[in-house]
Amino acid sequence: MDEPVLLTGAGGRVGQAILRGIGDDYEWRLLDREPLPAAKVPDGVTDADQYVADITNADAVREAMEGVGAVIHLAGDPRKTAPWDSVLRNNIDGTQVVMRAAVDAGVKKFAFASSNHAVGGYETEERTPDLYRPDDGYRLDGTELPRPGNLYGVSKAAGESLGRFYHDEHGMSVVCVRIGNLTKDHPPREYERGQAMWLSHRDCGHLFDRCLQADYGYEIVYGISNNDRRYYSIERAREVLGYDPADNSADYTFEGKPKDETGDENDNPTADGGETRFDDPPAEPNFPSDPDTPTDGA
Ligand SMILES: NC(=O)C1=CN([C@@H]2O[C@H](COP(=O)(O)OP(=O)(O)OC[C@H]3O[C@@H](n4cnc5c(N)ncnc54)[C@H](O)[C@@H]3O)[C@@H](O)[C@H]2O)C=CC1
Ligand SMILES: O=C1O[C@H](COP(=O)(O)O)[C@@H](O)[C@H](O)[C@H]1O
Repeated sequence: MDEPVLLTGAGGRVGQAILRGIGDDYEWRLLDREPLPAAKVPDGVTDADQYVADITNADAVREAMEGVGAVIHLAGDPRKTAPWDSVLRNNIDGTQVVMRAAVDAGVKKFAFASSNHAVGGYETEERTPDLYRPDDGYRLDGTELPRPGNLYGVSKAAGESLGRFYHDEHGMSVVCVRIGNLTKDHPPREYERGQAMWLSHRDCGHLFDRCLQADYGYEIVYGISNNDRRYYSIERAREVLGYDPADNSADYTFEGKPKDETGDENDNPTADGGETRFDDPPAEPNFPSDPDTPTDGA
């Protein structure tokens, strides 16, 4: 990818995981409605490459999009408890503005941050908690219909539909990544569901790198590490994107400590392989926290 890559929501948890992983590999345009402190900005990204704007501001988004070859679109309200007015504005309207501007600017590849919550309704009482355990064979693979369990999930399903539309009508390559649970350094602690959908920082950077490098038309893939516990297939991500995750929540105890080869535990702080160059963002920088979301190490 020789042209610049626009990263929306660059200051958040996923944005920072991506920039820590592949921040040196691309020419970035960073957009966020909050100004980014220098510690969150990779070397070589100038002030002119940073846009402080709301994604619902079409003029500002168009300006940031000029000359861009690919987009990673993360900006939005990430709360599973987010109210309708917020997801309507930030997640649905905002995503339409960014996709429309991308099409108009001739962007070739567009990666959209969808969510596990677009399909949360498959986690029925009958299937859980077996679903979260390594010996359960149930898999969602991205071909199933969306089945949101909350309005936030509805907004992510809407974003996937917008991507389908802009691919079919305008030919832009679109990949929707149903991200699981991004947590830094270790899987979510004492949380079976979270350990089944863990996405390490290292695998997050690699996955979005593949979204920028691979050739595809319209795809829905799951964004999780190579966890023994899982109910999302990563086969499509492997096949189409060349995703080859390095981490597995089974390499950690239930409490989140790394197991070494002899079965002993240690507290290796670089267990996810990511060298921390930027400040860690707070768990929810712009929206109040979900009440029941584990926030350690996000
Ligand atoms: N963190 C996770 O485990 C998961 C995240 N996702 C999705 O990934 C994306 C990023 O999530 P996080 O980094 O965790 O969230 P975050 O809240 O840490 O970061 C979101 C960033 O987007 C910016 N932003 C929000 N609304 C905006 C708007 N209207 N205009 C411009 N900037 C705006 C915020 O200032 C913030 O820097 C979200 O779309 C979320 O739904 C999906 C599944 C799991
Ligand atoms: O979409 C998202 O999902 C993750 C994981 O969901 P959870 O139900 O296990 O909390 C969540 O942490 C993140 O904030 C959200 O954007």
